[in-house]
Amino acid sequence: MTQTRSAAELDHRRAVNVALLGAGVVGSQVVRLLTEQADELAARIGAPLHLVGVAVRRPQRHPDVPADLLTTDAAELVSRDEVDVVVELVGGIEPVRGLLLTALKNGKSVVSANKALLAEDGAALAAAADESGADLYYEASVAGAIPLLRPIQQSLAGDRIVRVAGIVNGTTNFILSAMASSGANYTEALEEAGRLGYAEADPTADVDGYDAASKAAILASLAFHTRVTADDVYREGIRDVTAADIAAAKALGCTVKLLAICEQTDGSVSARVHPAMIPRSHPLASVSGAYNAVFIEAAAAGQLMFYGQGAGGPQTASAVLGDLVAAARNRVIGGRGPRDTAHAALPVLAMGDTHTRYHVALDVTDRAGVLAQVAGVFAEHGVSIATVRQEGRGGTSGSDADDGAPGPKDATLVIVTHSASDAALAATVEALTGLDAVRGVAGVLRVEGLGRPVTELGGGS
Ligand SMILES: NC(=O)C1=CN([C@@H]2O[C@H](COP(=O)(O)OP(=O)(O)OC[C@H]3O[C@@H](n4cnc5c(N)ncnc54)[C@H](O)[C@@H]3O)[C@@H](O)[C@H]2O)C=CC1
Ligand SMILES: N[C@@H](CC=O)C(=O)O
Ligand code: NA
Repeated sequence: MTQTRSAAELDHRRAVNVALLGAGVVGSQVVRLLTEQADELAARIGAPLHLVGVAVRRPQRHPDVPADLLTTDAAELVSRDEVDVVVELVGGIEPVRGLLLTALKNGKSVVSANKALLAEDGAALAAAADESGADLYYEASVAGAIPLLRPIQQSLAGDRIVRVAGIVNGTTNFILSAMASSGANYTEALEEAGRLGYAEADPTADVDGYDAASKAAILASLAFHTRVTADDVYREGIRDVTAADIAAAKALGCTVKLLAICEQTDGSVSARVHPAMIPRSHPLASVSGAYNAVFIEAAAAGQLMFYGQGAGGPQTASAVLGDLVAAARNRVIGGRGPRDTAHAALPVLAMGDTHTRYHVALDVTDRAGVLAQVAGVFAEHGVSIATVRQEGRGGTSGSDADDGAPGPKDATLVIVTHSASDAALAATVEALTGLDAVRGVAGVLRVEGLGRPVTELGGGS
């Protein structure tokens, strides 16, 4: 007969003692779930979880945490002998790096959501974990609630992943979705993302792409069994995405998303984060608000898609709790989970050598021969044009006519290229700015099909 064990029936001598660092947006939800689900978690683990301390900066701000658990001395907490697992939800590099290295070296398992630290110094943390035989889990660090790192590390361990690409930052996706759907203002949308608990403590990490770059580094490292740090990732944020870019994308049947794209080709890897136009028919185009979605392409499995809430307190706490249960189970059973495998040591390709398609909008003087001149510059740099559209703006460039009559009209040339290297496109744009007839570059955005042919561009709104 099957019996359900209550926490009281479990062997309390084997309780797994947990130290929590940080009780903000995510940490406070971990405390809540640990309390509300104590019996179920104990039944799943085979022993109860005991929260033995919560390190915070200002104890008075945490009325929901039992006062006797609160401490401002995180170093003392992680060094207590009784602590089995340290759950880190503080964020940032220091003092967290030192605290977690000490914990791991002392054989304590670590669960963290700290992508900044893992992308900067994941190798040192993994080495410390290997040395002492402790677990290091960080599912919550990438794409919040979405189970993504465990499928890469475990379910796909027998396959060869060639591409991981998608939307991995909830804050910027929330802002871009609001700008596209309701014409919301960038600053207001960012403030709202902060209020909802999506943004980082310093939201420049979100809008300038640092957060997504850290996540890309973690994804590339795990997917390609190599070490990629945040510094290896090409990064552009969304600060320069204008309402005009969003309207231009719409006119082409596209939407603008901040993408993280990690690829393995010919013995090297590339990792980049930048805004890009994607066709509205692509599944990623309908991922809105704080949702994230990631495509994985593997040699045998083909394409897989992971979708869910990428930011938010309860959502992220779900992933943290999943890791905590895994680490606690390992303590109860003895042994540890799979270690990071970075055996491949692959070089990282420079951004200039990566290839994609581009949307280039040029403000030009609308006179005979301009289109041929512009096309010539693209050809000289080996960048092939897929489509050109001219949008007359009805204005005049006026002042240079001898008789005071209005000069030739201004127009915008909208060019979409075939796949070209980033270096060739950059050189093309620079050369274009040197043409007399080019009054300015109104916008350059990459166009991504993410494994699907981009056939429908120019299909209108
Ligand atoms: N908010 C979200 O949606 C997500 C957050 N994360 C990550 O989770 C971590 C925590 O994020 P949030 O909860 O949003 O941040 P938060 O800013 O709300 O909370 C951080 C907490 O750490 C405390 N703290 C700061 N320095 C400390 C120190 N030296 N000792 C002890 N406590 C200290 C702060 O007082 C605060 O309570 C970060 O690494 C973040 O990147 C990951 C996925 C999603
Ligand atoms: N600030 C991050 C939080 C989750 O990682 C985001 O917006 O995605
Ligand atoms: Na995740």
